[in-house]
Amino acid sequence: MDPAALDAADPLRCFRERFALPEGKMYLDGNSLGCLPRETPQKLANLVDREWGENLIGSWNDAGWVSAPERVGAKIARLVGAADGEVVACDSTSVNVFKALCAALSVNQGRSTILSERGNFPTDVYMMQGLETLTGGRVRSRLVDPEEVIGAIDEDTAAILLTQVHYRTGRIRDMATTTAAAHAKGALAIWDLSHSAGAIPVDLNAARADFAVGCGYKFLNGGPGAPGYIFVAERHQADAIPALSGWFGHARPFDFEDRYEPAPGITRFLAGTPPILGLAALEVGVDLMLEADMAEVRAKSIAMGSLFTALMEPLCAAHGFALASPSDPNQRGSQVSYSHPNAYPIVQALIARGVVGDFRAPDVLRFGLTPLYTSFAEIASAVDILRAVMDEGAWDRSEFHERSAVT
Ligand SMILES: Cc1ncc(COP(=O)(O)O)c(C=O)c1O
Ligand SMILES: Nc1c(O)cccc1C(=O)C[C@H](N)C(=O)O
Repeated sequence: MDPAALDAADPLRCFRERFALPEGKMYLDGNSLGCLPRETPQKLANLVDREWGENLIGSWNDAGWVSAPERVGAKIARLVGAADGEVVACDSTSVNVFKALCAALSVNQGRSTILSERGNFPTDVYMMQGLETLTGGRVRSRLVDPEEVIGAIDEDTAAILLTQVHYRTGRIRDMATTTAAAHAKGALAIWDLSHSAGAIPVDLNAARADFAVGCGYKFLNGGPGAPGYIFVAERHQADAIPALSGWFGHARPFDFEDRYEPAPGITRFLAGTPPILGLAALEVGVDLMLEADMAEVRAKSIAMGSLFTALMEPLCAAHGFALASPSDPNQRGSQVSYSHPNAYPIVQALIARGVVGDFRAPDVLRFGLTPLYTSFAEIASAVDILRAVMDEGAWDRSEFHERSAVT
């Protein structure tokens, strides 16, 4: 596996120049915040100067602002195996998790438990717990160990809430078989696609998924705090009651009626005024992702992960790193994680030398592999730098042990 040869043969290599990548940085954190597409600043400048600055409120109609959540949602739908009219881009993923949980409970009446796994991304679990508190315990939030989820689905389970690619380990859950197991027990399946959309091929409708949510700022490169999205399978839309019954989800928002009536389709899952600047940036990232062939994205992601783990093997033996991701690349999303007792200062030492990965408590070093802009050569250099940091003991400096607010 020669990195230079792999880069030369990479069918996606032309995408790298479409991103503004800072000199001297090896950015392996696109699974937390994706890079800036070169086209985004120009798009936003035009929106601000012309659509907002000159045309002002007229742009809600003239520039298509009012339909942006559906338009961007329809593009995201193509990345996740959904149909037109099944996805809207809106709100944060956290808020969309809450909306999906409530919608699932409204469809699956008479059942009261939401089931998830211990160690799932915290916001998903916190939203379940918040709903339990809000309903005075009528809705029950239940967590079991990851391998026990399927066996724990019972006749009171309204829905399972799972993340397709686990944020810490990168483990992929089989969406089709897990969803089928939920359906067999009369439960619905809600999927968090934050680490899978744009990273691996996703096919919500082939898996018969019921609801899904995801982030816009990771592999979709929508920018910090980009809107997320929510998918509601067409078959549930008429029965799913929006818990956040805001005016943008009304059947006729500009009739200003006293009585709430949800819109007939996916737009009932909108709540308030769409964040137009954020949606515009997200649309650039999604359009760019749509230009890529997802089979090529997946093949490169697997090849990058295989190179990374092969190069890391001697470091595991010499310096005590342990692979925290599945060793089978087919079971991993687009990231590789290692555990190490000194993970935090090691990550800081790497960042100081230009290798940007991240630390996930309590002891994980996480490296995101983003096929559109990461090269094989960067991966080889990143591992070389990690080797040097370890051989020199360069991580053990007091400033690298100081925790910052955001890791
Ligand atoms: C799986 C998963 N769900 C949800 C979120 C967070 O969503 P939000 O954008 O609401 O902070 C993240 C990352 O922050 C995540 O990794
Ligand atoms: N959303 C983030 C933020 O606002 C600050 C720092 C990191 C994030 C993240 O997205 C974390 C990410 N979901 C993770 O998988 O760890």
